[in-house]
Amino acid sequence: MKILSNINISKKNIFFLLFGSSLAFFGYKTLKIYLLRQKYRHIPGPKTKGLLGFYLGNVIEIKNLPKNKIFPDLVVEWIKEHGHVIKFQIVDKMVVFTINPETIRDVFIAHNFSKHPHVYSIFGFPLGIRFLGNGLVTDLDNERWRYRRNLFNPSFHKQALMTFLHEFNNKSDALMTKLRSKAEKEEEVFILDEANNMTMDVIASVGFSMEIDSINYDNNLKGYVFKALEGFNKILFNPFLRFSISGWSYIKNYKRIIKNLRDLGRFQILKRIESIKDGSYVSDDLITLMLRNNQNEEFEIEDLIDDFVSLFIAGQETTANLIAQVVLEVGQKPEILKKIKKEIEEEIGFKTDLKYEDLNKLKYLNCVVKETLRKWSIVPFLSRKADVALNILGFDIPKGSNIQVSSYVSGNCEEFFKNPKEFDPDRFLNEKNETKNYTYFPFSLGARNCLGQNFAQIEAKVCLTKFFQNFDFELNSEQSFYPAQHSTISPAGRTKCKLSIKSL
Ligand code: HEM
Repeated sequence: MKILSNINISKKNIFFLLFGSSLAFFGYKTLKIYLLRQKYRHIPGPKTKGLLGFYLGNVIEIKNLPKNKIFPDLVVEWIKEHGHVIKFQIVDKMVVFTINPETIRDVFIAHNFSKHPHVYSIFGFPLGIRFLGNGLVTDLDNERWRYRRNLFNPSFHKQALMTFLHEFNNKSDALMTKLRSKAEKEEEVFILDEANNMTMDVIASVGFSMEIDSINYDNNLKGYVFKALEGFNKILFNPFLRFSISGWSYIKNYKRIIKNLRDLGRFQILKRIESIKDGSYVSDDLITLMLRNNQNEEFEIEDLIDDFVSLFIAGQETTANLIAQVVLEVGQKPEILKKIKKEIEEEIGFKTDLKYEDLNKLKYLNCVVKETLRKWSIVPFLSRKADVALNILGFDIPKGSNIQVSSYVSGNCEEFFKNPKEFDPDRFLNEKNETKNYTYFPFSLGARNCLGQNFAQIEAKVCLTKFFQNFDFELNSEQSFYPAQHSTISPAGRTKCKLSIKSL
């Protein structure tokens, strides 16, 4: 009996302990949010609604967005309503958002503020698991980052990219062969999916000497990259993910995906180390580059895996989106499509082995790509930590603030681009180009701009040129023409269309 009553007492104690600590935690969170809101009170921005809004901030509006809108569209509306600098609350974090060009220049170029941990730690270590880790995209330490960026830069310079052109041509040709067979069978295709296959094969081959032939065969890797990117968004905007049963199983699966991607990197790197030790032939790709530059072993194997996974993630889906967005836009504008085809016919005809000089001749296609990047932007937000306090348009911004900017939002603001919803490549024609500085930055700005920006544009142009050389196409009119945001911005309808082979 005595033992039993002791058990009862300890159960009661446990209950009070749990209840007390939950209450203390809740009180601590409430105070933290209250102080945060006070700190940013002076900055305009969308109001939060009721008690739930106090705790969750503007996440409620983001969750309730209609299907035809993504979060950056909502920010465009907020900017229109509240001005060029606003704040919004995501649970217990505050974001200061601006489209002010002078501030964007200061933050990214003059001050070169570091990346903000609230955002980049989620990409680096989502739910505490190492994913992109301290790789190029997510490294918060500018000094460590600079050293590695300097090692990678030469591989992405024009001269080095010329050597990749061969593979851009090869993989695009393989895709065209597949699409021709689909056209013959009158099957509809999703350009986004097909482009994803192609960009996956390119980065695997030129980056890591892996021949995986995603164009013709299914593999798990494609799904992993997509799910990994989608997961970032879920974690950023769903504070309750850890607290629901469906959330647990999602997290379990997400951890498995991350493990598989990192295991792949580990396997490829260790295999290469062995080959170098053996004196066997090794290709001159990004893995070899990483290892040759790490002969003093400054970096551990896990650091090298960070860069492997980062390049895979950064280099694949982004470029596929660009290709699918171009096809979606020009598919709705016959007069633009006609101009593209005319230019290709006149400048390079049916030439298949495309060289850098050929692509340079396609001035109009270049404007089409730029306009697509303006309207769709692909990477929705960039975030920096205010390493010093600053003033934006008369508003004092405390040191440490999370300052966010977005090429999508700036590119879709009426003040900077007239009729922003209108797809008009002529905006970027030299004589007409009135783009104001720091209002268009799809590849980011300053020291930490996109390492692969030339790689991506050359790859996309090779693939698009071949596509327009080979096919006429008709968009499926029932698909969604709106953007979707699974971390990056992609066409929600995946650019579904029917192809017909162009006669010579
Ligand atoms: C259309 C395609 C692409 C777009 C729109 C794009 C856009 C961007 C943007 C906006 C950033 C800055 C991210 C941030 O600061 O949060 C970035 C960084 C980066 N991108 Fe890209 N990217 C594209 C393709 C590529 C490709 C093909 C590669 C590699 C093969 C690549 C590799 C990287 C790397 C390594 C970084 C980190 C750079 C650093 O901090 O040193 N990207 N990209």
